[in-house]
Amino acid sequence: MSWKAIHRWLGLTLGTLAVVLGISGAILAIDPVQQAWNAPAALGDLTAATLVERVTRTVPDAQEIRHLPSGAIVVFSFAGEQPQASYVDPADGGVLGPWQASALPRWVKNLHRSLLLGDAGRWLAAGIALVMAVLCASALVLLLRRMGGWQRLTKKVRGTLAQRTHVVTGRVVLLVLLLTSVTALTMSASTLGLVVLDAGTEPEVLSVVSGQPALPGAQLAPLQSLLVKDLRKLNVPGVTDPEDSWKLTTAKGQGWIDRYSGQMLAWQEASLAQRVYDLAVVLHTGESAWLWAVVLGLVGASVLLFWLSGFFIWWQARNQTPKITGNAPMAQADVLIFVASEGGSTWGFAQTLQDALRKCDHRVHTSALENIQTTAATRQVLVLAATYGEGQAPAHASGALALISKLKANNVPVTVLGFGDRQYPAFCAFAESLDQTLRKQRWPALLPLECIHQQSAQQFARWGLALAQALNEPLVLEHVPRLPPTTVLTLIGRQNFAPAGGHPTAILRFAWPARGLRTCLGTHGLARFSAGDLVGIVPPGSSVPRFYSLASGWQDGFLEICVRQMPGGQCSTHLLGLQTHDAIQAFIRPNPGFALPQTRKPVLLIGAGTGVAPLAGFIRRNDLMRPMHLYFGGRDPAKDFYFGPEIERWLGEGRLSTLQTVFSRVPQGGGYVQDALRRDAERLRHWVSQGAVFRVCGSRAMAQGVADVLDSVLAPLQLSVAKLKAKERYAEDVF
Ligand SMILES: Cc1cc2nc3c(=O)[nH]c(=O)nc-3n(C[C@H](O)[C@H](O)[C@H](O)COP(=O)(O)O)c2cc1C
Repeated sequence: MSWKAIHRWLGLTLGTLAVVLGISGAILAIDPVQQAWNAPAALGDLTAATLVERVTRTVPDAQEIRHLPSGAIVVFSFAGEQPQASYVDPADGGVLGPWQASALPRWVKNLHRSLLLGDAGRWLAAGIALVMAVLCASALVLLLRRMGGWQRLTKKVRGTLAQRTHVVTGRVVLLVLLLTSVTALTMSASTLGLVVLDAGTEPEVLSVVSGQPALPGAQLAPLQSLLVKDLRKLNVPGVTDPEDSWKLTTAKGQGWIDRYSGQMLAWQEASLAQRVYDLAVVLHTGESAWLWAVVLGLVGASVLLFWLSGFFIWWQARNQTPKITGNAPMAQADVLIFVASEGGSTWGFAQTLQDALRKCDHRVHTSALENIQTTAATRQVLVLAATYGEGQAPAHASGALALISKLKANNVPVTVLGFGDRQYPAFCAFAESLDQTLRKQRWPALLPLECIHQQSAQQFARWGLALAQALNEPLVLEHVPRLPPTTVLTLIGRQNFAPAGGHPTAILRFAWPARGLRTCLGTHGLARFSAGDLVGIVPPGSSVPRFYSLASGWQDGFLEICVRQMPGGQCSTHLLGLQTHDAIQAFIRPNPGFALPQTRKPVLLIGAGTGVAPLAGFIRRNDLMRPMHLYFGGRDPAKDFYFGPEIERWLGEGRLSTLQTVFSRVPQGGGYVQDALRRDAERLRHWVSQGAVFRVCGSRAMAQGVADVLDSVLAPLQLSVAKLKAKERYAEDVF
């Protein structure tokens, strides 16, 4: 069973009980804080002898004096037959009030220690502490895998909100949670009688009756040299038994003092088990250190957050990961297929490959790339990997490269098939990195690296032929793409543009369907989306989706795109032919790399033509009036200033701070956006030195031109576009 499976299933099942222990632990952590609040000022150099003297003055029949971990002093005595306990001020021995634990913490303590189930519950609670320790250990392994090792542990986390919450919280609290589990187990070992804490039987110690009167506590030498801050408990000898002695307890052990001579009669060192137990109690409860109790309280409460985010991650994965049918157990499979996919389409190719291999009598197991390994039965490994962002791995496989670089090579061939899009500069860069790492590790390959452009079924079939030849088997790969669940969108408005010498273009606005629970959970059709995300649309007669950048977010209540007629373009022709109330099928593909970070720093938006669409979406939702500056390039203000009137309005409202427009086909139009940037070099450097982030959207040529100009503008600051990209301050959406 993989670490992931262990983590998931333990978390989903017994994790629910861990939530009960976490929350009850968080409530119990209030107690040490409250006690510290009520505790007296620091005890300083106050000796036990002075304390006894003060206490016996105000409570003459005191039986026991306890120094609580919070610092408070409690005296136990009898009022007639009635036992009583009171807080005492160590400064003067004055009685401050009665001491008693309130009913609620006692009930919560019972819940925390035994789930209100008595002895059986104590075993159960210990079992859950063990489960928590396993969850923490597996979480650490998964966290390191996901982030790509210790060095990358603090790097930005990518993924859905639930994934980010789970990972970021884990990064912060994991070690403390592990510590609380281990300390809980230590304490349980003693409670359940698995470890004996006592140093042995107590010695038979009697005071030697010499005829002299008993010494008052203040005159006992061992108490004169003992500071109260080191004292835990002091038992006063009874008045009716002349042989009774004083008994003192400290962290180091316990001692008996003769009541007549004041000599220490016996000393018993605390056992190692006792010391370990004491340390575990302090670390687990936070008593004696209220700040640590606050940390423990927050960590306890975080268990609920873990469980909820973990549940969502499982729920989303269950709904989004295509179910691979006919999967043989990994240990029995002779062919292993590992997949790295963000949008899910590569899983479809993996299923086609798996089905074809099974027809050739192979036993095949398909799994996510982060589970990569070989078994004794493995004869071939095939890795199908998509590339995202600026040539990066899909989020779930972000730690795969680091993992593979540590995997010990054997003679099983590992073949990589990349999936990407030549529109991106780093075409199939992740697959290339995978292939290079594998070869560096000396893994053999059945076939050289091949890269599939735009999910081409034909190219995949051709690779299948090469695979068939290499395996010497009649393998045929006929792939019919499987799309994510789609939603029907109805056109509710359109603005048409006819650019000079250009192609017809339109801004299309679709109604966003009412959101049911499943949509809210992000498991079905159109989940929440933001400007800059992509909408996938499959035109009639095609099985391959086309993607358009969104000019609106779900909060706008509609879905808007800007579509330009592509020569011979099936999808653009279909979309531009739509009339109001016509419907299309669509799905959302998140584009987290392009999303705007939450920042008050300047945001520089640079777009040309229809590339202004996602930038317009950012400005529309700039409710916090962050400083946004737009550079827009078109051909003719009368014909292709897309979103023009809205942009002017947003400028007036303060959603947009400054606007620079340039039009290349009109006299004094200002040229291209690159020209505007060059002219504004000084201002740009000022914004960049303030920490500005860039978002660039438009054609590949325009994005390259912008990057070249910015490189020369930023050179005096020792900065470049590449450096800004590395710091996640610069992102492009190009087409
Ligand atoms: C936001 C986004 C970024 C992408 N970045 C790259 C890239 O840098 N290089 C590349 O070759 N392909 C890139 N692609 C294309 C995908 O890798 C390609 O569509 C792949 O088939 C998707 O597979 P999947 O659906 O399994 O994730 C990108 C696609 C999207 C939507």
